[in-house]
Amino acid sequence: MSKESDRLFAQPLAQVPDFAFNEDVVRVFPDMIKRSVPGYPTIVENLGVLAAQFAQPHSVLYDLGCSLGAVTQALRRHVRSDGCRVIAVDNSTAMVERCREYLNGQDSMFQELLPVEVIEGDILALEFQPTSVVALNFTLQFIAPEQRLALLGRIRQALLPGGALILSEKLRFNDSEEHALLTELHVAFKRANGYSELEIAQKRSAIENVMKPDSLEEHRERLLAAGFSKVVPWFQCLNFASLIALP
Ligand SMILES: C[S@@+](CC[C@H](N)C(=O)[O-])C[C@H]1O[C@@H](n2cnc3c(N)ncnc32)[C@H](O)[C@@H]1O
Ligand SMILES: O=C(O)C(=O)C[C@]1(C(=O)O)C=C[C@@H](O)C=C1
Repeated sequence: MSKESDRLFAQPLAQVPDFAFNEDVVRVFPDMIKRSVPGYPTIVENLGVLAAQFAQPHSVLYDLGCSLGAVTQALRRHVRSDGCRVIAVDNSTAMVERCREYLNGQDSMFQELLPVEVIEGDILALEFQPTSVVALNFTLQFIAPEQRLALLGRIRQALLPGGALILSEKLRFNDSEEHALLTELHVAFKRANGYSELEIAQKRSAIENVMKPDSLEEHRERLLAAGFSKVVPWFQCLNFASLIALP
């Protein structure tokens, strides 16, 4: 994985462009996401542990919005069910190219890894195969809000009995004091990870038009409306959380 550190927003920009998963972001992405998302390494590793509990033999596991394939690699470390394979999907050409390189590197170092197919495409246009595990790790927040319910409905329809969707997201909070406190604590987390006030402010304006977080209540209601029977939060660190949704 690239060790390059994230300095993308370190210099003052005359106009901050909307955030995009382009070549510049890809180069620094492992550093960016670890320094920006509290609990990210814990979420990714344990996503593998959870997936191993829900994976059904001879089924497909999806990593939707796979970026550089961190979740796919965790699935490969933990899932032991017979005959499973991973389909990893992302619509950023730069991400998909680098993801394939990393996974090929893993292939050449270890034997008996789950087979992986990396697809460059829009998850909104994906024809889902019957699946036992679907991971949406910080991806739904980048999907247009009006498209989210239909996507979750299609995932629910494809899920096999005994399977699960694992959904990780940045949260907003309906209570304004709670929202302000956790937002300020997230800024403190970024500061503690070496980001300057300028970097934090410019990144905030870069993502505000492209990333629209929901509240925990909105997620729960939407997942139930999509046909899931149970929603179980399993992790929260500041304003970032991960949920298990059962079919
Ligand atoms: C925050 S990153 C996900 C991080 C990754 N899952 C991980 O755990 O390291 C969001 C990813 O979703 C992808 N994405 C956003 N909208 C998408 C869409 N409609 N179809 C496919 N991928 C999408 C972006 O290109 C980006 O790589
Ligand atoms: O809220 C932020 O500041 C973030 O940087 C969050 C977030 C995310 O949750 O995906 C946004 C974009 C980058 O991909 C990395 C992290």
